[in-house]
Amino acid sequence: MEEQRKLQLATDFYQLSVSNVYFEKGFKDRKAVFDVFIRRNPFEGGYSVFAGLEQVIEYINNLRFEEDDIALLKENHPELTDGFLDYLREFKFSGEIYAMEEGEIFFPTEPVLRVKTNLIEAQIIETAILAIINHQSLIATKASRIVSAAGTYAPVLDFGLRRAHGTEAGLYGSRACIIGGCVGTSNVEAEYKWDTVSKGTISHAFIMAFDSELEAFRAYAKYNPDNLILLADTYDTLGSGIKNAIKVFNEEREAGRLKGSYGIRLDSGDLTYLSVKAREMFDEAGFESAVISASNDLDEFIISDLRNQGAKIGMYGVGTKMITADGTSALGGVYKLAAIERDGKLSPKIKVSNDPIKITNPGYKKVLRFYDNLTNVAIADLITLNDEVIDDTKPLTIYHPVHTWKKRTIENFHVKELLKPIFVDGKQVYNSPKLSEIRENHMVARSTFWPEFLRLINPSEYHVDVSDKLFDIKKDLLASVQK
Ligand SMILES: Nc1ncnc2c1ncn2[C@@H]1O[C@H](COP(=O)(O)OP(=O)(O)OP(=O)(O)O)[C@@H](O)[C@H]1O
Ligand SMILES: O=P(O)(O)OC[C@H]1O[C@H](OP(=O)(O)OP(=O)(O)O)[C@H](O)[C@@H]1O
Ligand SMILES: O=C(O)c1cccnc1
Repeated sequence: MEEQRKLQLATDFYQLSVSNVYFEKGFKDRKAVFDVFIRRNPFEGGYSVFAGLEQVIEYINNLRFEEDDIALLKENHPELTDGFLDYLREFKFSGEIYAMEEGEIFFPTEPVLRVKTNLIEAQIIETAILAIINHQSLIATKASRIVSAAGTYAPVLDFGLRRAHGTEAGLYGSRACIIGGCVGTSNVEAEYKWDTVSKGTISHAFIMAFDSELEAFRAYAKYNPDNLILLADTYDTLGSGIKNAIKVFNEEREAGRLKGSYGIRLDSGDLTYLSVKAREMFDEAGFESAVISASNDLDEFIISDLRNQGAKIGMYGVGTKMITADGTSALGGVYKLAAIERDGKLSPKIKVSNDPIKITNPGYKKVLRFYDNLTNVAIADLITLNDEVIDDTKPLTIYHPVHTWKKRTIENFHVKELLKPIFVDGKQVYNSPKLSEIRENHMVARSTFWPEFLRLINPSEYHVDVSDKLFDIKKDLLASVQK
Protein backbone atom coordinates (compact mmCIF):
# COMPACT_ATOMS: atom_id res chain seq x y z
CA MET A 1 0.00 0.00 0.00
CA GLU A 2 1.12 3.51 -0.79
CA GLU A 3 2.39 5.41 2.24
CA GLN A 4 -0.02 8.09 3.50
CA ARG A 5 0.52 11.37 1.69
CA LYS A 6 1.96 14.32 3.65
CA LEU A 7 0.07 17.17 2.07
CA GLN A 8 1.39 19.63 4.66
CA LEU A 9 4.71 19.31 2.85
CA ALA A 10 3.09 19.70 -0.58
CA THR A 11 4.34 23.24 -0.89
CA ASP A 12 7.22 24.87 -2.74
CA PHE A 13 10.21 25.41 -0.51
CA TYR A 14 10.18 29.15 -1.21
CA GLN A 15 6.87 29.39 0.68
CA LEU A 16 8.75 28.19 3.77
CA SER A 17 11.87 30.27 3.23
CA VAL A 18 9.91 33.52 2.74
CA SER A 19 7.59 32.64 5.63
CA ASN A 20 10.66 32.21 7.84
CA VAL A 21 11.63 35.78 7.01
CA TYR A 22 8.07 37.08 7.58
CA PHE A 23 8.21 35.40 10.96
CA GLU A 24 11.57 36.88 11.91
CA LYS A 25 10.54 40.35 10.64
CA GLY A 26 7.44 40.35 12.83
CA PHE A 27 5.00 40.04 9.86
CA LYS A 28 3.49 36.91 11.36
CA ASP A 29 0.09 38.41 12.18
CA ARG A 30 -0.17 40.76 9.23
CA LYS A 31 -3.36 40.01 7.29
CA ALA A 32 -3.16 39.53 3.56
CA VAL A 33 -5.65 38.82 0.79
CA PHE A 34 -4.83 36.51 -2.10
CA ASP A 35 -6.97 35.71 -5.16
CA VAL A 36 -6.92 32.56 -7.31
CA PHE A 37 -7.79 33.28 -10.94
CA ILE A 38 -6.88 32.29 -14.49
CA ARG A 39 -5.69 34.54 -17.30
CA ARG A 40 -7.17 32.61 -20.22
CA ASN A 41 -9.56 29.75 -20.74
CA PRO A 42 -8.07 26.37 -21.63
CA PHE A 43 -8.54 24.70 -25.05
CA GLU A 44 -9.06 28.14 -26.68
CA GLY A 45 -12.53 27.83 -25.22
CA GLY A 46 -14.94 30.43 -23.91
CA TYR A 47 -15.39 29.21 -20.33
CA SER A 48 -13.94 27.15 -17.49
CA VAL A 49 -15.48 24.90 -14.84
CA PHE A 50 -14.53 25.26 -11.18
CA ALA A 51 -13.61 21.99 -9.41
CA GLY A 52 -11.45 20.82 -6.51
CA LEU A 53 -12.98 22.75 -3.60
CA GLU A 54 -13.81 19.59 -1.62
CA GLN A 55 -10.14 18.57 -1.68
CA VAL A 56 -9.06 22.12 -0.73
CA ILE A 57 -11.37 21.90 2.30
CA GLU A 58 -9.92 18.51 3.31
CA TYR A 59 -6.41 19.84 2.87
CA ILE A 60 -7.04 22.94 5.02
CA ASN A 61 -8.75 20.93 7.76
CA ASN A 62 -5.86 18.45 7.97
CA LEU A 63 -3.05 20.95 7.70
CA ARG A 64 -0.68 20.33 10.64
CA PHE A 65 3.08 19.91 10.84
CA GLU A 66 4.09 16.81 12.76
CA GLU A 67 7.29 16.31 14.78
CA ASP A 68 8.89 14.25 12.02
CA ASP A 69 8.11 17.03 9.48
CA ILE A 70 9.77 19.59 11.75
CA ALA A 71 12.77 17.29 12.25
CA LEU A 72 13.10 16.80 8.48
CA LEU A 73 12.95 20.54 7.80
CA LYS A 74 15.44 21.26 10.58
CA GLU A 75 17.90 18.71 9.25
CA ASN A 76 17.67 19.63 5.56
CA HIS A 77 17.24 23.40 5.94
CA PRO A 78 19.44 24.81 8.70
CA GLU A 79 18.51 28.35 7.54
CA LEU A 80 15.00 27.89 8.97
CA THR A 81 15.10 29.42 12.45
CA ASP A 82 14.10 27.60 15.63
CA GLY A 83 11.48 30.27 16.28
CA PHE A 84 9.86 29.64 12.91
CA LEU A 85 9.97 25.85 13.35
CA ASP A 86 8.26 26.28 16.74
CA TYR A 87 5.63 28.40 15.01
CA LEU A 88 5.07 25.57 12.48
CA ARG A 89 4.53 23.13 15.36
CA GLU A 90 1.45 25.15 16.36
CA PHE A 91 0.40 25.93 12.78
CA LYS A 92 -3.21 25.69 11.75
CA PHE A 93 -5.29 27.69 9.32
CA SER A 94 -7.04 30.47 11.23
CA GLY A 95 -8.42 32.67 8.48
CA GLU A 96 -11.10 33.06 5.87
CA ILE A 97 -11.63 31.40 2.48
CA TYR A 98 -14.38 32.31 0.04
CA ALA A 99 -14.81 30.35 -3.19
CA MET A 100 -17.13 29.60 -6.05
CA GLU A 101 -19.12 26.40 -5.73
CA GLU A 102 -17.84 23.41 -7.66
CA GLY A 103 -19.37 23.01 -11.09
CA GLU A 104 -19.74 26.80 -11.43
CA ILE A 105 -18.70 28.32 -14.74
CA PHE A 106 -15.99 30.97 -14.50
CA PHE A 107 -13.96 33.26 -16.71
CA PRO A 108 -10.48 34.77 -16.84
CA THR A 109 -9.49 37.50 -14.34
CA GLU A 110 -12.26 36.81 -11.82
CA PRO A 111 -11.28 35.33 -8.44
CA VAL A 112 -12.58 31.76 -8.05
CA LEU A 113 -11.17 31.51 -4.53
CA ARG A 114 -10.13 34.25 -2.12
CA VAL A 115 -8.00 33.79 0.98
CA LYS A 116 -7.79 36.33 3.80
CA THR A 117 -5.52 35.33 6.63
CA ASN A 118 -2.10 36.06 8.05
CA LEU A 119 0.70 36.26 5.52
CA ILE A 120 2.48 33.05 6.54
CA GLU A 121 -0.62 30.86 6.41
CA ALA A 122 -1.60 32.36 3.09
CA GLN A 123 1.82 31.59 1.59
CA ILE A 124 2.12 28.06 2.90
CA ILE A 125 -1.23 27.00 1.41
CA GLU A 126 -0.70 28.62 -2.01
CA THR A 127 0.93 25.74 -3.83
CA ALA A 128 -1.39 22.93 -2.76
CA ILE A 129 -4.49 25.03 -3.42
CA LEU A 130 -3.28 25.82 -6.93
CA ALA A 131 -2.28 22.22 -7.63
CA ILE A 132 -5.72 20.95 -6.61
CA ILE A 133 -7.78 23.58 -8.39
CA ASN A 134 -5.65 23.77 -11.52
CA HIS A 135 -5.87 20.02 -12.01
CA GLN A 136 -9.53 19.38 -11.33
CA SER A 137 -10.82 22.54 -13.01
CA LEU A 138 -8.85 21.75 -16.16
CA ILE A 139 -10.20 18.20 -16.41
CA ALA A 140 -13.74 19.30 -15.50
CA THR A 141 -13.58 21.88 -18.28
CA LYS A 142 -12.36 19.30 -20.81
CA ALA A 143 -15.08 16.88 -19.71
CA SER A 144 -17.74 19.59 -19.96
CA ARG A 145 -16.69 20.26 -23.57
CA ILE A 146 -16.71 16.54 -24.43
CA VAL A 147 -20.09 15.96 -22.77
CA SER A 148 -21.61 18.96 -24.56
CA ALA A 149 -20.27 17.66 -27.89
CA ALA A 150 -21.90 14.27 -27.23
CA GLY A 151 -25.28 15.95 -26.60
CA THR A 152 -28.12 15.20 -24.26
CA TYR A 153 -28.90 11.71 -25.53
CA ALA A 154 -25.45 10.12 -25.62
CA PRO A 155 -23.90 9.83 -22.15
CA VAL A 156 -20.12 9.92 -21.72
CA LEU A 157 -18.15 7.54 -19.47
CA ASP A 158 -14.65 8.26 -18.20
CA PHE A 159 -12.22 5.47 -19.20
CA GLY A 160 -9.08 7.48 -18.47
CA LEU A 161 -7.40 5.94 -15.40
CA ARG A 162 -4.81 3.90 -17.35
CA ARG A 163 -3.71 7.00 -19.27
CA ALA A 164 -3.75 9.46 -16.36
CA HIS A 165 -0.50 10.98 -15.09
CA GLY A 166 -0.46 8.54 -12.20
CA THR A 167 -3.20 7.01 -10.10
CA GLU A 168 -3.83 10.12 -8.00
CA ALA A 169 -4.42 12.19 -11.14
CA GLY A 170 -6.65 9.32 -12.29
CA LEU A 171 -8.70 9.39 -9.10
CA TYR A 172 -9.25 13.15 -8.86
CA GLY A 173 -9.43 13.32 -12.65
CA SER A 174 -12.35 10.87 -12.56
CA ARG A 175 -14.06 13.12 -10.03
CA ALA A 176 -13.53 16.14 -12.28
CA CYS A 177 -14.86 14.20 -15.30
CA ILE A 178 -18.10 13.58 -13.41
CA ILE A 179 -18.33 17.24 -12.37
CA GLY A 180 -17.96 18.15 -16.04
CA GLY A 181 -20.94 15.95 -16.87
CA CYS A 182 -19.76 12.37 -17.39
CA VAL A 183 -22.37 9.88 -16.19
CA GLY A 184 -19.73 7.74 -14.56
CA THR A 185 -16.23 6.36 -14.54
CA SER A 186 -14.55 2.99 -14.97
CA ASN A 187 -12.35 3.88 -11.96
CA VAL A 188 -13.35 1.65 -9.03
CA GLU A 189 -11.44 3.73 -6.47
CA ALA A 190 -13.81 6.62 -7.23
CA GLU A 191 -16.76 4.64 -5.88
CA TYR A 192 -14.96 4.17 -2.59
CA LYS A 193 -14.62 7.96 -2.30
CA TRP A 194 -17.81 9.40 -3.78
CA ASP A 195 -21.42 8.62 -4.61
CA THR A 196 -20.70 6.94 -7.93
CA VAL A 197 -20.68 3.30 -9.03
CA SER A 198 -17.99 2.30 -11.52
CA LYS A 199 -19.19 1.15 -14.92
CA GLY A 200 -17.76 -0.48 -18.02
CA THR A 201 -17.86 -2.91 -20.90
CA ILE A 202 -15.34 -5.66 -21.79
CA SER A 203 -11.69 -5.80 -22.83
CA HIS A 204 -10.12 -7.29 -25.94
CA ALA A 205 -8.10 -9.63 -23.72
CA PHE A 206 -11.31 -11.18 -22.40
CA ILE A 207 -12.53 -12.01 -25.90
CA MET A 208 -9.09 -13.34 -26.86
CA ALA A 209 -8.88 -15.53 -23.75
CA PHE A 210 -11.67 -17.75 -25.11
CA ASP A 211 -11.46 -20.07 -28.12
CA SER A 212 -14.05 -18.02 -29.97
CA GLU A 213 -15.71 -14.61 -29.81
CA LEU A 214 -19.14 -16.23 -29.47
CA GLU A 215 -18.02 -18.30 -26.51
CA ALA A 216 -16.64 -15.17 -24.84
CA PHE A 217 -19.88 -13.23 -25.43
CA ARG A 218 -21.98 -16.10 -24.03
CA ALA A 219 -19.80 -16.43 -20.95
CA TYR A 220 -20.00 -12.70 -20.29
CA ALA A 221 -23.76 -12.63 -20.81
CA LYS A 222 -24.24 -15.38 -18.24
CA TYR A 223 -22.76 -13.25 -15.46
CA ASN A 224 -23.77 -9.79 -16.70
CA PRO A 225 -27.32 -10.00 -17.97
CA ASP A 226 -28.18 -6.45 -16.86
CA ASN A 227 -25.27 -4.57 -18.40
CA LEU A 228 -24.37 -6.47 -21.52
CA ILE A 229 -22.21 -4.23 -23.68
CA LEU A 230 -20.17 -6.57 -25.89
CA LEU A 231 -16.92 -5.49 -27.51
CA ALA A 232 -17.49 -5.98 -31.23
CA ASP A 233 -14.19 -5.22 -32.94
CA THR A 234 -11.71 -7.87 -31.78
CA TYR A 235 -11.75 -9.81 -35.07
CA ASP A 236 -14.18 -8.42 -37.65
CA THR A 237 -16.79 -5.91 -36.51
CA LEU A 238 -19.41 -6.41 -39.23
CA GLY A 239 -18.42 -9.95 -40.24
CA SER A 240 -18.47 -11.49 -36.77
CA GLY A 241 -18.68 -9.06 -33.82
CA ILE A 242 -22.16 -7.67 -34.45
CA LYS A 243 -23.50 -10.99 -35.77
CA ASN A 244 -22.33 -12.83 -32.65
CA ALA A 245 -23.74 -10.08 -30.45
CA ILE A 246 -27.14 -10.50 -32.16
CA LYS A 247 -26.94 -14.27 -31.58
CA VAL A 248 -26.30 -13.77 -27.88
CA PHE A 249 -29.01 -11.10 -27.54
CA ASN A 250 -31.49 -13.53 -29.15
CA GLU A 251 -30.48 -16.27 -26.71
CA GLU A 252 -30.77 -13.89 -23.77
CA ARG A 253 -34.14 -12.63 -24.94
CA GLU A 254 -35.47 -16.17 -25.36
CA ALA A 255 -34.27 -16.93 -21.83
CA GLY A 256 -36.15 -13.83 -20.62
CA ARG A 257 -32.94 -12.21 -19.43
CA LEU A 258 -32.58 -9.26 -21.78
CA LYS A 259 -34.00 -6.65 -19.41
CA GLY A 260 -31.19 -4.23 -18.62
CA SER A 261 -29.01 -2.23 -20.94
CA TYR A 262 -27.36 -4.14 -23.76
CA GLY A 263 -25.45 -3.38 -26.93
CA ILE A 264 -21.93 -3.20 -28.27
CA ARG A 265 -18.77 -1.11 -28.06
CA LEU A 266 -16.84 -0.14 -31.17
CA ASP A 267 -13.18 0.61 -30.48
CA SER A 268 -11.60 0.92 -33.93
CA GLY A 269 -12.34 1.59 -37.57
CA ASP A 270 -14.64 4.19 -39.05
CA LEU A 271 -17.02 4.80 -36.18
CA THR A 272 -19.66 6.47 -38.37
CA TYR A 273 -19.78 3.73 -40.98
CA LEU A 274 -19.68 0.94 -38.42
CA SER A 275 -22.29 2.50 -36.12
CA VAL A 276 -24.71 3.12 -39.00
CA LYS A 277 -24.30 -0.48 -40.21
CA ALA A 278 -24.62 -1.82 -36.67
CA ARG A 279 -27.83 0.20 -36.16
CA GLU A 280 -29.32 -1.30 -39.35
CA MET A 281 -28.36 -4.83 -38.31
CA PHE A 282 -29.74 -4.45 -34.78
CA ASP A 283 -32.98 -2.84 -35.94
CA GLU A 284 -33.52 -5.54 -38.54
CA ALA A 285 -32.99 -8.20 -35.87
CA GLY A 286 -35.52 -6.50 -33.57
CA PHE A 287 -33.00 -4.97 -31.16
CA GLU A 288 -34.01 -1.33 -31.56
CA SER A 289 -32.94 -0.58 -27.99
CA ALA A 290 -29.42 -1.99 -28.38
CA VAL A 291 -26.93 0.72 -27.43
CA ILE A 292 -24.04 1.32 -29.81
CA SER A 293 -21.19 2.75 -27.82
CA ALA A 294 -17.85 3.94 -29.13
CA SER A 295 -14.33 4.59 -27.90
CA ASN A 296 -10.87 5.08 -29.45
CA ASP A 297 -9.01 8.30 -28.79
CA LEU A 298 -12.15 10.42 -28.78
CA ASP A 299 -12.35 14.08 -27.88
CA GLU A 300 -14.90 16.89 -28.27
CA PHE A 301 -13.92 17.55 -31.88
CA ILE A 302 -14.12 13.94 -33.11
CA ILE A 303 -17.39 13.43 -31.24
CA SER A 304 -19.02 16.50 -32.77
CA ASP A 305 -17.72 15.43 -36.18
CA LEU A 306 -19.17 11.94 -35.69
CA ARG A 307 -22.54 13.49 -34.87
CA ASN A 308 -22.38 15.73 -37.95
CA GLN A 309 -21.63 12.67 -40.06
CA GLY A 310 -24.77 10.97 -38.75
CA ALA A 311 -23.07 8.33 -36.63
CA LYS A 312 -25.54 6.24 -34.61
CA ILE A 313 -23.65 6.28 -31.34
CA GLY A 314 -25.62 6.23 -28.08
CA MET A 315 -22.77 6.27 -25.57
CA TYR A 316 -19.13 7.35 -25.59
CA GLY A 317 -16.19 6.03 -23.57
CA VAL A 318 -13.43 8.63 -23.38
CA GLY A 319 -10.01 8.11 -21.86
CA THR A 320 -6.68 9.61 -22.85
CA LYS A 321 -7.77 12.95 -24.22
CA MET A 322 -10.10 13.78 -21.34
CA ILE A 323 -7.99 12.63 -18.39
CA THR A 324 -4.86 14.34 -19.77
CA ALA A 325 -6.76 17.48 -20.88
CA ASP A 326 -5.46 17.13 -24.42
CA GLY A 327 -4.79 20.53 -25.97
CA THR A 328 -3.90 22.44 -22.78
CA SER A 329 -1.30 20.89 -20.53
CA ALA A 330 -2.08 23.03 -17.45
CA LEU A 331 -4.81 25.45 -16.46
CA GLY A 332 -2.44 28.22 -15.40
CA GLY A 333 -4.43 29.39 -12.39
CA VAL A 334 -2.41 31.82 -10.25
CA TYR A 335 -2.56 33.02 -6.62
CA LYS A 336 -1.86 36.69 -6.34
CA LEU A 337 -1.54 39.10 -3.44
CA ALA A 338 -4.40 41.60 -3.69
CA ALA A 339 -4.18 43.45 -0.38
CA ILE A 340 -2.06 43.59 2.75
CA GLU A 341 -2.66 45.00 6.20
CA ARG A 342 -1.06 48.34 6.90
CA ASP A 343 -1.75 50.33 10.10
CA GLY A 344 -4.60 47.97 10.92
CA LYS A 345 -6.30 48.41 7.53
CA LEU A 346 -6.23 46.34 4.33
CA SER A 347 -4.35 48.23 1.69
CA PRO A 348 -4.77 47.18 -2.00
CA LYS A 349 -1.71 45.90 -3.88
CA ILE A 350 -1.09 45.59 -7.60
CA LYS A 351 1.33 43.50 -9.66
CA VAL A 352 2.48 45.52 -12.65
CA SER A 353 3.61 44.02 -15.93
CA ASN A 354 4.33 45.07 -19.50
CA ASP A 355 1.80 42.44 -20.47
CA PRO A 356 -1.64 43.97 -19.61
CA ILE A 357 -3.10 40.51 -18.96
CA LYS A 358 -0.57 40.09 -16.11
CA ILE A 359 -1.58 43.29 -14.28
CA THR A 360 -3.60 42.15 -11.27
CA ASN A 361 -6.86 43.51 -9.85
CA PRO A 362 -6.07 45.00 -6.43
CA GLY A 363 -8.13 44.93 -3.24
CA TYR A 364 -10.47 42.76 -1.20
CA LYS A 365 -13.02 41.86 -3.85
CA LYS A 366 -16.07 39.80 -4.74
CA VAL A 367 -17.56 38.57 -8.01
CA LEU A 368 -21.13 39.24 -9.10
CA ARG A 369 -23.00 37.59 -11.95
CA PHE A 370 -25.93 39.43 -13.54
CA TYR A 371 -28.85 37.47 -14.94
CA ASP A 372 -31.59 38.81 -17.19
CA ASN A 373 -34.90 38.75 -15.29
CA LEU A 374 -36.90 37.61 -18.31
CA THR A 375 -34.67 34.83 -19.64
CA ASN A 376 -32.63 34.00 -16.51
CA VAL A 377 -29.58 33.93 -18.77
CA ALA A 378 -26.25 35.36 -17.58
CA ILE A 379 -25.48 38.81 -19.01
CA ALA A 380 -22.07 39.67 -17.55
CA ASP A 381 -19.88 39.34 -14.45
CA LEU A 382 -18.61 42.22 -12.39
CA ILE A 383 -15.64 42.23 -10.02
CA THR A 384 -16.27 44.77 -7.25
CA LEU A 385 -14.80 45.70 -3.89
CA ASN A 386 -16.19 43.45 -1.19
CA ASP A 387 -18.31 46.14 0.43
CA GLU A 388 -19.86 47.56 -2.76
CA VAL A 389 -23.62 47.29 -3.12
CA ILE A 390 -25.20 47.10 -6.58
CA ASP A 391 -28.69 48.51 -6.92
CA ASP A 392 -30.45 46.02 -9.19
CA THR A 393 -33.49 48.29 -9.56
CA LYS A 394 -31.52 50.79 -11.67
CA PRO A 395 -29.82 50.41 -15.08
CA LEU A 396 -26.09 49.72 -14.78
CA THR A 397 -23.40 50.67 -17.30
CA ILE A 398 -20.55 48.20 -17.60
CA TYR A 399 -17.28 48.74 -19.43
CA HIS A 400 -14.77 46.44 -21.03
CA PRO A 401 -11.98 46.26 -18.40
CA VAL A 402 -9.19 47.03 -20.89
CA HIS A 403 -10.95 48.66 -23.86
CA THR A 404 -13.04 51.01 -21.72
CA TRP A 405 -14.71 52.70 -24.70
CA LYS A 406 -16.65 49.46 -25.12
CA LYS A 407 -19.61 49.78 -22.79
CA ARG A 408 -23.19 48.66 -22.45
CA THR A 409 -26.06 49.41 -20.12
CA ILE A 410 -27.99 46.56 -18.59
CA GLU A 411 -31.33 46.70 -16.82
CA ASN A 412 -34.01 44.40 -15.47
CA PHE A 413 -31.50 42.01 -13.98
CA HIS A 414 -30.82 40.17 -10.76
CA VAL A 415 -27.47 39.52 -9.14
CA LYS A 416 -25.78 36.41 -7.74
CA GLU A 417 -22.68 36.57 -5.57
CA LEU A 418 -20.34 33.86 -6.79
CA LEU A 419 -17.90 33.65 -3.89
CA LYS A 420 -19.41 31.79 -0.93
CA PRO A 421 -17.98 31.58 2.59
CA ILE A 422 -16.05 28.29 3.02
CA PHE A 423 -13.89 29.01 6.09
CA VAL A 424 -14.48 31.82 8.57
CA ASP A 425 -12.05 32.34 11.49
CA GLY A 426 -10.41 29.03 10.59
CA LYS A 427 -13.70 27.09 10.89
CA GLN A 428 -15.32 25.30 7.98
CA VAL A 429 -18.76 26.87 7.34
CA TYR A 430 -19.60 25.11 4.06
CA ASN A 431 -20.29 21.45 3.31
CA SER A 432 -19.55 20.11 -0.14
CA PRO A 433 -22.58 18.73 -1.95
CA LYS A 434 -22.54 15.13 -3.17
CA LEU A 435 -20.67 14.56 -6.43
CA SER A 436 -23.94 13.85 -8.26
CA GLU A 437 -25.31 17.21 -7.06
CA ILE A 438 -22.17 19.05 -8.16
CA ARG A 439 -22.56 17.47 -11.62
CA GLU A 440 -26.19 18.60 -11.69
CA ASN A 441 -25.17 22.11 -10.60
CA HIS A 442 -22.75 22.26 -13.50
CA MET A 443 -25.47 21.23 -15.94
CA VAL A 444 -27.74 23.96 -14.56
CA ALA A 445 -24.90 26.52 -14.71
CA ARG A 446 -24.29 25.65 -18.39
CA SER A 447 -27.95 26.19 -19.18
CA THR A 448 -27.74 29.81 -17.97
CA PHE A 449 -25.28 30.86 -20.68
CA TRP A 450 -25.97 31.62 -24.33
CA PRO A 451 -24.40 28.93 -26.54
CA GLU A 452 -22.07 31.46 -28.20
CA PHE A 453 -19.97 31.59 -25.02
CA LEU A 454 -19.84 27.80 -24.67
CA ARG A 455 -19.21 26.66 -28.23
CA LEU A 456 -16.07 24.65 -28.89
CA ILE A 457 -14.50 26.75 -31.63
CA ASN A 458 -14.12 30.56 -31.70
CA PRO A 459 -16.49 31.28 -28.82
CA SER A 460 -17.61 34.86 -28.12
CA GLU A 461 -15.92 36.55 -25.18
CA TYR A 462 -18.16 36.75 -22.12
CA HIS A 463 -18.07 40.15 -20.40
CA VAL A 464 -16.17 40.34 -17.13
CA ASP A 465 -15.99 43.94 -15.96
CA VAL A 466 -14.53 45.69 -12.93
CA SER A 467 -16.58 48.21 -10.93
CA ASP A 468 -15.86 51.94 -11.23
CA LYS A 469 -14.43 51.99 -7.70
CA LEU A 470 -12.11 49.11 -8.45
CA PHE A 471 -11.13 50.66 -11.77
CA ASP A 472 -10.19 53.91 -10.01
CA ILE A 473 -8.11 52.12 -7.37
CA LYS A 474 -6.31 50.19 -10.11
CA LYS A 475 -5.66 53.37 -12.11
CA ASP A 476 -4.31 55.22 -9.03
CA LEU A 477 -2.08 52.31 -8.00
CA LEU A 478 -0.71 51.97 -11.52
CA ALA A 479 0.02 55.69 -11.64
CA SER A 480 1.77 55.61 -8.25
CA VAL A 481 3.86 52.58 -9.21
CA GLN A 482 4.82 54.19 -12.52
CA LYS A 483 5.92 57.34 -10.65
N1 LIG B 1 -15.94 8.62 -38.89
C1 LIG B 1 -14.95 9.18 -38.23
N2 LIG B 1 -14.74 10.49 -38.32
C2 LIG B 1 -13.74 11.08 -37.65
N3 LIG B 1 -12.86 10.42 -36.88
C3 LIG B 1 -13.02 9.10 -36.74
C4 LIG B 1 -14.06 8.41 -37.41
N4 LIG B 1 -13.97 7.10 -37.08
C5 LIG B 1 -12.90 6.97 -36.26
N5 LIG B 1 -12.34 8.17 -36.03
C6 LIG B 1 -11.18 8.49 -35.19
O1 LIG B 1 -10.02 8.33 -35.97
C7 LIG B 1 -8.91 7.99 -35.15
C8 LIG B 1 -8.13 6.84 -35.74
O2 LIG B 1 -8.97 5.80 -36.03
P1 LIG B 1 -8.39 4.52 -36.76
O3 LIG B 1 -9.44 4.01 -37.64
O4 LIG B 1 -7.03 4.80 -37.30
O5 LIG B 1 -8.20 3.61 -35.53
P2 LIG B 1 -7.91 2.12 -35.69
O6 LIG B 1 -6.57 1.99 -36.30
O7 LIG B 1 -9.05 1.50 -36.39
O8 LIG B 1 -7.92 1.66 -34.20
P3 LIG B 1 -6.75 1.14 -33.31
O9 LIG B 1 -5.45 1.68 -33.85
O10 LIG B 1 -7.07 1.68 -31.95
O11 LIG B 1 -6.87 -0.34 -33.40
C9 LIG B 1 -9.47 7.70 -33.77
O12 LIG B 1 -9.21 8.84 -32.97
C10 LIG B 1 -10.96 7.56 -34.02
O13 LIG B 1 -11.73 7.98 -32.90
O1 LIG C 1 -9.02 5.56 -26.42
P1 LIG C 1 -9.18 6.25 -25.11
O2 LIG C 1 -10.02 7.49 -25.23
O3 LIG C 1 -7.90 6.46 -24.40
O4 LIG C 1 -10.12 5.29 -24.19
C1 LIG C 1 -9.63 4.26 -23.42
C2 LIG C 1 -9.10 3.14 -24.25
O5 LIG C 1 -8.60 2.20 -23.35
C3 LIG C 1 -8.84 0.92 -23.89
O6 LIG C 1 -7.87 0.63 -24.81
P2 LIG C 1 -6.56 -0.18 -24.53
O7 LIG C 1 -5.79 0.35 -23.36
O8 LIG C 1 -6.91 -1.61 -24.45
O9 LIG C 1 -5.74 0.11 -25.84
P3 LIG C 1 -6.17 0.32 -27.35
O10 LIG C 1 -5.84 1.73 -27.64
O11 LIG C 1 -5.34 -0.64 -28.09
O12 LIG C 1 -7.64 0.02 -27.50
C4 LIG C 1 -10.18 1.09 -24.58
O13 LIG C 1 -10.38 0.10 -25.50
C5 LIG C 1 -10.14 2.46 -25.15
O14 LIG C 1 -9.71 2.44 -26.47
O1 LIG D 1 -15.04 -0.59 -19.58
C1 LIG D 1 -14.46 -0.35 -20.63
O2 LIG D 1 -14.92 -0.62 -21.74
C2 LIG D 1 -13.12 0.34 -20.59
C3 LIG D 1 -12.55 0.75 -19.42
C4 LIG D 1 -11.33 1.38 -19.43
C5 LIG D 1 -10.70 1.60 -20.60
N1 LIG D 1 -11.25 1.21 -21.74
C6 LIG D 1 -12.45 0.59 -21.74
